[in-house]
Amino acid sequence: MQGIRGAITVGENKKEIIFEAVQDLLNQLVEKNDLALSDIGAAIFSATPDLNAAFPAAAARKIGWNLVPLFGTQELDVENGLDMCVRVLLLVNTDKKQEEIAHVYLGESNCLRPDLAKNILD
Ligand SMILES: O=C(O)C(=O)C[C@]1(C(=O)O)C=C[C@@H](O)C=C1
Repeated sequence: MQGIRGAITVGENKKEIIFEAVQDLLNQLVEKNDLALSDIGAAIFSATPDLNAAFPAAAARKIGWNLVPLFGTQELDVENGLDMCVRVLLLVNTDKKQEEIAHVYLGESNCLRPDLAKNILD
C-alpha cells in the first residue's frame, strides 16, 4: 500500500469549477500512477474553508469513483495558508515503492511540496 498526494487550486467557489478542478486532479493522479480504480482503497479530500460550493467527493463519483470509499474534510485554517485549494490523499494497493509514486500538485498548489511534486515520472 502507498499514499499518493495531490492538490489543486480552484479559480472560483462554484460547483462546476470545483468539480472540473477535482476531476482534472484525479485523472492526472490515475494516469501518472497507472492506477486502476479497483486499486484505490480510499480517497480523503480536504478543501480550504473558502470552498463550500461543492463536495470534492461528489466530483469523484461523477467520473466513476463510485466504489472508492470517499471522505471530505475542511483543511486547517492556517494564517497565510494557500486559499481555494483542494487536497487529496489516495491510499492505493500497489507494489510500487514510495520513490516511484507520482504526486501531483496543480496550479498554485505546486508551491506546497516542491520536493514531492518533482517526481521521476514528471
Ligand atoms: O501537501 C500539502 O498539500 C501541504 O499543504 C503540505 C502539508 C504538509 O505540511 O505536509 C500541510 C498541510 C496539509 O494538510 C498537508 C500537507
